[in-house]
Amino acid sequence: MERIVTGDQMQLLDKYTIEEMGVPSLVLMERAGLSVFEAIKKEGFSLNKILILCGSGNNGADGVVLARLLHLAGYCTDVCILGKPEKFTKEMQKQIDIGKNYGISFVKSFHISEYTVIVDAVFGVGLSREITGNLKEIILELHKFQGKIVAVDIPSGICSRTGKILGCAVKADLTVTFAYGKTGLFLYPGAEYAGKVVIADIGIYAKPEILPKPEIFTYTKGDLKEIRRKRDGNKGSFGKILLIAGSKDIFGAAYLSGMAAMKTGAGMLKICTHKENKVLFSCFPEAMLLCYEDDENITKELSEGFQWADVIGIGPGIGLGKQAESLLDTVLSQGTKPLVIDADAIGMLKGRTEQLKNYPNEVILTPHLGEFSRLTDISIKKWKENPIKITQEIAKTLSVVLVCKDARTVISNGDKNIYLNLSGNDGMASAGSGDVLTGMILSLLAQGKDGLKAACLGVYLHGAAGDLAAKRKGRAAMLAGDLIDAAGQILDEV
Ligand SMILES: NC(=O)C1=CN([C@@H]2O[C@H](COP(=O)(O)OP(=O)(O)OC[C@H]3O[C@@H](n4cnc5c(N)ncnc54)[C@H](O)[C@@H]3O)[C@@H](O)[C@H]2O)[C@@H](O)CC1
Ligand SMILES: Nc1ncnc2c1ncn2[C@@H]1O[C@H](COP(=O)(O)OP(=O)(O)O)[C@@H](O)[C@H]1O
Ligand SMILES: [K+]
Repeated sequence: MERIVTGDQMQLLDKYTIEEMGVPSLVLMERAGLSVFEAIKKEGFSLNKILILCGSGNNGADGVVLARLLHLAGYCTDVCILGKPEKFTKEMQKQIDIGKNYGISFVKSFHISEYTVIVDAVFGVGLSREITGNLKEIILELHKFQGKIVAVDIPSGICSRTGKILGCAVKADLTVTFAYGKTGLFLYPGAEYAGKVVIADIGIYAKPEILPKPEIFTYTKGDLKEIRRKRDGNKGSFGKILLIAGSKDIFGAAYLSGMAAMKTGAGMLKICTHKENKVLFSCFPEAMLLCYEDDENITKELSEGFQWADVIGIGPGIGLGKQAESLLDTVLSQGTKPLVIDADAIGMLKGRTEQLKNYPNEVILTPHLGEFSRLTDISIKKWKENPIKITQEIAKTLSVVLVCKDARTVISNGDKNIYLNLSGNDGMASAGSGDVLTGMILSLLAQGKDGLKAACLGVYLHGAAGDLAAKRKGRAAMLAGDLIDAAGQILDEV
């Protein structure tokens, strides 16, 4: 598990390290400059001539440290200070004085074509408004640069909280960020502007209790070790899933969800679907079936299913008709087991939020942003301006684990910890991916994880499977079904 912070949180962590732990600001800065120096060398960029653009704040001061280190190591380096002297922080003034003592080259103007690497140390997490005027022109000119661009902490112009572009932004090949990844480096469009992100330890420390809430975290491959199979387990110990999915003309969603659940380790699966799909399940004999006919009332059979199952899933491909509504009502009124609600079932939740809140067990909702927007009347644009906070607030209001699916999926149970997912790629933006995710989350729930854990691990695994499938098949050609086999391989590897 790794922590991610907003720029505001980072500034508090810097302050705590300096004021409470007693590490001088200049020491942190020296480590910051050194870590960028090392990252640039490691990347193997051509370092014939380097230009460092500095603002007047401490991001600029990091840039001057870097210039000194490069100069001392014998690299031809120019520094151009774009910020006004009257705005220099005391650290920036100090670094300029030190730099002058070491004889580094300060230039007043430059031609970008003379350089092989340009370092952006104009603004860091202190950027507080849109970039305009002369600075904007310079940043836009950098878009034409043919060499490599390295951003210090965050590309100038990217909002460190939302990833939004404030006026204009530097497009970096490499961003060396300090202490923790910043949300703005991972949310789009910031993620595209940051290029490769390297996180450098510079000695930031704060007692956990002073960390401003909500805390944001993400998973990496090692976290999948939590999905461990019991050596002496039997099919009962890996959980029983009742999945209500598919409808008269829709078979694929039920198949993909069910297959994803079984192939990520669930013990038993019963699929409740329309009778017409029965023949199609002949290629999936591992699944048991509970079939209904048009307008048939299967409340009794479903109740028995609720008794049998450890977890319940409803939604993929069930449609929006009367029968689908009645299935959802039966689940909400008679189900007692942990429940995953997806796709069409989310579309029918609008008048049923009280029932949702009263459900006697954990509920996980997995809307994509369109479904989220229709359910909450919050526009996608508004969500994107504050995805962390809005996801947390709605999760709390609805008393659910809310999985807002996007290129960067955000998950919250309304509590202080928010999950931001970094695995996955645009190859997953194709029909059926969401159905696969539902199956994976159900599987992890059935294997005993709580709602938040199952959602976060499931989303991480789903994205990691997407990354492996993209490597095997290519992002354009991969299909939702490819995620299922890839996930199996990933689980086996960890
Ligand atoms: N001692 C510290 O606090 C440390 C700071 N570090 C570096 O310092 C950065 C943060 O430094 P600062 O807080 O000084 O902030 P920045 O250097 O990011 O920029 C702040 C300055 O830019 C001005 N500004 C903001 N938006 C502007 C706009 N649109 N147009 C023109 N001017 C604008 C502000 O008024 C302020 O003067 C971090 O990103 C990191 O690179 C690191 O060296 C670690 C230690
Ligand atoms: N650009 C992307 N990068 C990473 N993941 C993505 C991207 N686009 C879509 N996804 C993921 O793919 C899944 C799509 O789900 P959904 O929209 O419900 O698909 P469907 O309804 O077709 O099954 C989500 O888990 C989402 O996070
Ligand atoms: K920067």
